[in-house]
Amino acid sequence: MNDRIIIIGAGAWGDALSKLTQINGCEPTIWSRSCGRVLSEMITDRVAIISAVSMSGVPAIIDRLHGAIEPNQIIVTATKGLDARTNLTPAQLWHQAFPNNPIVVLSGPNLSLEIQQGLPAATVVASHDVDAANTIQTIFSSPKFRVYTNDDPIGVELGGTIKNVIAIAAGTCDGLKLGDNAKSALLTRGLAEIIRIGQYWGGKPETFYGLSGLGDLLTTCNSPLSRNYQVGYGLAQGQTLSEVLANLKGTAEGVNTTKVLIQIADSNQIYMPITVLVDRLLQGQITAPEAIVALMSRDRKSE
Ligand SMILES: NC(=O)C1=CN([C@@H]2O[C@H](COP(=O)(O)OP(=O)(O)OC[C@H]3O[C@@H](n4cnc5c(N)ncnc54)[C@H](OP(=O)(O)O)[C@@H]3O)[C@@H](O)[C@H]2O)C=CC1
Ligand SMILES: O=C(CO)COP(=O)(O)O
Repeated sequence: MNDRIIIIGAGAWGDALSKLTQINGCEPTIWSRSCGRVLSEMITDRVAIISAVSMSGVPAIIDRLHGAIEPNQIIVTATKGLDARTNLTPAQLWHQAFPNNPIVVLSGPNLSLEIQQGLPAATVVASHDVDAANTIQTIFSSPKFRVYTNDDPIGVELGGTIKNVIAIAAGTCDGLKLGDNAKSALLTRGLAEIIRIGQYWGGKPETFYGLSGLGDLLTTCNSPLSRNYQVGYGLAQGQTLSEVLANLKGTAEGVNTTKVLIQIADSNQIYMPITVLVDRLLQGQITAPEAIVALMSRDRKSE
């Protein structure tokens, strides 16, 4: 079964996922836009189709696969973003396009560079289809990669997605050298914010305390390897968003995710003070020190 998977996307994450399956003797096919092959012709007989493209590429990939996927093929989404046009998650987009296929969300504290270096890590594969989640767990599990199954795909997906916004805030906090007390306060209140909107979206609260929520929050908010953290750090140095993004290697999904979250929070009156200030910072409406003052001088409340 192991050679019958295809990974879509040869970016940092697609390459790392490919390496993880190779530990198990698998020789996955990787498709990228530059490979010169027709994607829809390459998915025949694949047990699993693993999408590791950034959010902006997901709708285009779905279009390429229309009419080509068989109902028994498992679709795995490893993207951590939100669609700016529909406000849907990647798994929701995949489900909308292929309602009869099992969809599995793969998400966890998984910095691709550490995985490329062969360091150990753990992740979550979440699906309403238990058999599909078990199949993907088998494909990826190895002594280097511990894979947990989970039955809350929306909770798993949102934890890994929304933490990118908090990671921008965390990079800002470190860039301003605000100390460990401030950082812990930010992460803890950031988690409260993730749970507040995540629950509204249908995620189970306990999922956000797991690997794909708290686990990924800790990794991304504490690692200079994180592109989202780097965005916040650069803004704290006084760079504009354009300047930061021009020097960034790879995708920082938190930038667009912030915009989508603001829309959802606004139209449903969900209180997200950190996200609101990250949005204003990204838009250049406020400086990093001003964002801290705004965060600290809000009305008093209970925890
Ligand atoms: N890097 C990491 O540590 C991790 C990343 N992720 C998530 O994985 C996703 C990809 O991240 P990463 O690989 O790091 O990003 P990169 O910037 O390294 O690569 C971007 C990927 O997206 C693809 N892509 C972008 N636009 C399009 C498009 N219009 N059509 C088709 N494909 C497109 C690229 O395709 P092509 O290969 O054809 O150029 C490439 O595979 C993100 O959502 C990220 O949050 C999740 C866990 C860890
Ligand atoms: O999601 C990630 C680690 O789990 C990668 O984070 P960045 O996209 O910020 O690099």
